[in-house]
Amino acid sequence: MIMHWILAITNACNALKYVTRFSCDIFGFYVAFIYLQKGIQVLTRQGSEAPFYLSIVVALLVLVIGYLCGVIGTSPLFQHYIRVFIKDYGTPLTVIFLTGFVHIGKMREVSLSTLPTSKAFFPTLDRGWFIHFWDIRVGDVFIAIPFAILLTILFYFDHNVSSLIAQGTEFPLRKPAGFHWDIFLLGITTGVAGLLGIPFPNGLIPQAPFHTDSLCVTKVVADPNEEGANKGHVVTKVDHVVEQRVSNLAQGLLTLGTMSGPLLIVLHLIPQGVLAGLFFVMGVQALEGNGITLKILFLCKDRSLTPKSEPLKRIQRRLAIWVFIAIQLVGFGATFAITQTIAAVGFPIIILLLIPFRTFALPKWFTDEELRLLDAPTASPFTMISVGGNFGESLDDLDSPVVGRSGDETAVQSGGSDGMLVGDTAEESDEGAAERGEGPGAGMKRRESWRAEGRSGSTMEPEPPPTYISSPTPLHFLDCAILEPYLPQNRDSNESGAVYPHVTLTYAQSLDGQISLQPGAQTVLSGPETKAMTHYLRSRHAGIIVGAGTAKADNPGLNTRYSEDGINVVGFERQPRPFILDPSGSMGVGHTPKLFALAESGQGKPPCWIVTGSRVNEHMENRVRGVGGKVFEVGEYDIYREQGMDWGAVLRQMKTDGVESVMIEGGGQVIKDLLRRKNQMYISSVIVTIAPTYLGAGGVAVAPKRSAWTENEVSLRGIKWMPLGQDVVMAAFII
Ligand SMILES: NC(=O)C1=CN([C@@H]2O[C@H](COP(=O)(O)OP(=O)(O)OC[C@H]3O[C@@H](n4cnc5c(N)ncnc54)[C@H](O)[C@@H]3O)[C@@H](O)[C@H]2O)C=CC1
Ligand SMILES: Nc1nc(O)c(N)c(N[C@@H]2O[C@H](COP(=O)(O)O)[C@@H](O)[C@H]2O)n1
Repeated sequence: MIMHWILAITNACNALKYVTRFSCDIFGFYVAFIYLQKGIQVLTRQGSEAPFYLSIVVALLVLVIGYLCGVIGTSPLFQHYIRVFIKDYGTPLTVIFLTGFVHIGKMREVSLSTLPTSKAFFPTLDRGWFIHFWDIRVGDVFIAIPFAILLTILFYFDHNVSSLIAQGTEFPLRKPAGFHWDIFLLGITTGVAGLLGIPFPNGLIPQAPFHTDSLCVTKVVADPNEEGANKGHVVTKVDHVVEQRVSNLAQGLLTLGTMSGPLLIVLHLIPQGVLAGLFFVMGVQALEGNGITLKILFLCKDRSLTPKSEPLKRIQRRLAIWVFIAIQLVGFGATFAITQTIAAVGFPIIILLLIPFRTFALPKWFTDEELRLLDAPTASPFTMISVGGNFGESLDDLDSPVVGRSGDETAVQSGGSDGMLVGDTAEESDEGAAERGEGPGAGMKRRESWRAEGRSGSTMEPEPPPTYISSPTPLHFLDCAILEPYLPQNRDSNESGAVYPHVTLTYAQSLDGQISLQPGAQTVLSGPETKAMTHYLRSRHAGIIVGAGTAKADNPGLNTRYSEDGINVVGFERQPRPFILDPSGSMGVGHTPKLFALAESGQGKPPCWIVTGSRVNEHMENRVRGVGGKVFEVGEYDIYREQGMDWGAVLRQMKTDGVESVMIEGGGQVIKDLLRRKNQMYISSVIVTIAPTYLGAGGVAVAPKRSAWTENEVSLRGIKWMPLGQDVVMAAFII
């Protein structure tokens, strides 16, 4: 207990910033094998006669049915709510069913050993409730100290890493982490357990990835690879996690309940074969999602059938993947081997040593790019804030934007992006051309401009204060008058008495109709000229809307860097107000640091966060209001029914707030929703940049749902085409 408290008081959990997927995957792999080993051990204890064989059959049945329940949960079979029910409750129901199943027919004659239990609220041994620590000799207390140190290391690692994995980047969490408080609390429970002489309640409960997984609310979306055989397919995506303390409390109360007489009788009915099967299910499921397994599977796959979006495909040296896996397997082997010996308690030391090995030794052979693709931070920057951020990312990267490269006074970019979205002049550099898929280095360079979801990447020297609007974007190459009919006459007032603001839908797409390489990857499509046009458009609107997906993926600035004289950026009054459309309230305070920084430094208007009924997250609300922004709760949004946003309500609310013109930039889901027949009436004009490049299947496509087979989904009129740099811009109205 005391050692845990020392760890909490000294902020020792900050060392978690060095823990990456590398060591977490090894630990997860190890835990999966421990489950499998435990299952086998339970079975081997069933003798060699009928009970043994029946136990094997029952264990395999639990494994197959439990596994299938998981498969059904993520398949397109049945209605969504039935699938979710099967996924969440299939395994416990299987345990109940098979506990009864072994009493059918001839199986009744086989005497199976069941879960051993003791008397209600009574220690396993016939002793008092308390350990008589006052009778222990002083010498023995000192002998216990090295073991206590080992146990503390074990708990520190086991608990924190389980916690990191349970808050992994795959879970869209909104509530902040509390590693230091957790370790303090763990000290208390360890102390109490020590006094009672019972096992320490550490590690996987309740910090279990299974727990977070079961709290995930999923939604069904179109398969991003919607082509060929995949056309019409849907995939299940996690929308949000029901973050609360009720299930943890219920879990604790149930554990207490299992000590009561009636529940002990129920537990005692469960055959050990069923439990073995349960261990197998947990082991197989943990193995299946483990990074080591996924990498091995990648290497085994037919290369021509691996999707282009697979990040490992971008690694030039295939040997690097083999070596990385081999190192992980050696780490796993060593950890597993030590647990089979008398020195088992020392196994965390091996995993602990893997962390400095990853930080200092691996970069000597692997390149930065290889390590970025093979390894990643376990938890999102948002979660890692409470331990001082991920290694290699300063807190400034999380809270405020990355500023320009030293020696480059023009480039001021969004967190870590290599894109040339800002500050580029019309004279396109070779590098710029390559970014867009033209000239030498094309393709490679474009890929480098991707930003992996949740990472801020760069570690530049902080330069106070960030000057986002120091690099004006001149527009001398565009005759703005051409665009005039498609723009609001006056961005801040509307004399026509219209009920809704003027809405300009504008985005950049590739020749194959996609706006980015994949969801969550910012992709540079516009050239410098069309990008400058976008900044001009921004200056002509009072607001800009982007969806939560774009806000999270791009960390956008959403201000204008347009300059009329090529020297000064237009004034604050011509900056648009950013609106983030986040109907399910999925955004957290760690997202969009650039928007907040711009608002704080007066270089952009304070953002407005639009959520639907009671989806407000208190921390995010405070963050938004803290920079002078607003929170709008508008309409309802049912993630299960794909009815989309109530655009009428959103636009009316904006109008009430004095926003007379708004430009909607994306991303994919927002554009598709707005282009649906029922929403087209809200669009005043469409201005689309088409870049001379193909992104290839699998990106974010702009294809609204078809409502009738006989006609075009969207018909345009007043169409104008304008070549601009290497791109072409189309402006039109919707009929
Ligand atoms: N080339 C371009 O001009 C642009 C490209 N992008 C790219 O688009 C990608 C992001 O697109 P998506 O992943 O589709 O995210 P998105 O930006 O469309 O946001 C989707 C999320 O926003 C919420 N949402 C808000 N309004 C919604 C509505 N009316 N209907 C459905 N969901 C709504 C939902 O919670 C959903 O999860 C990024 O990679 C970004 O870089 C984004 C804007 C412009
Ligand atoms: N016009 C245009 N062309 C592209 O190629 C783009 N990727 C985008 N993206 C949009 O611009 C936002 C970034 O804005 P900041 O430069 O950070 O202000 C991004 O979030 C998309 O909305 N647009």
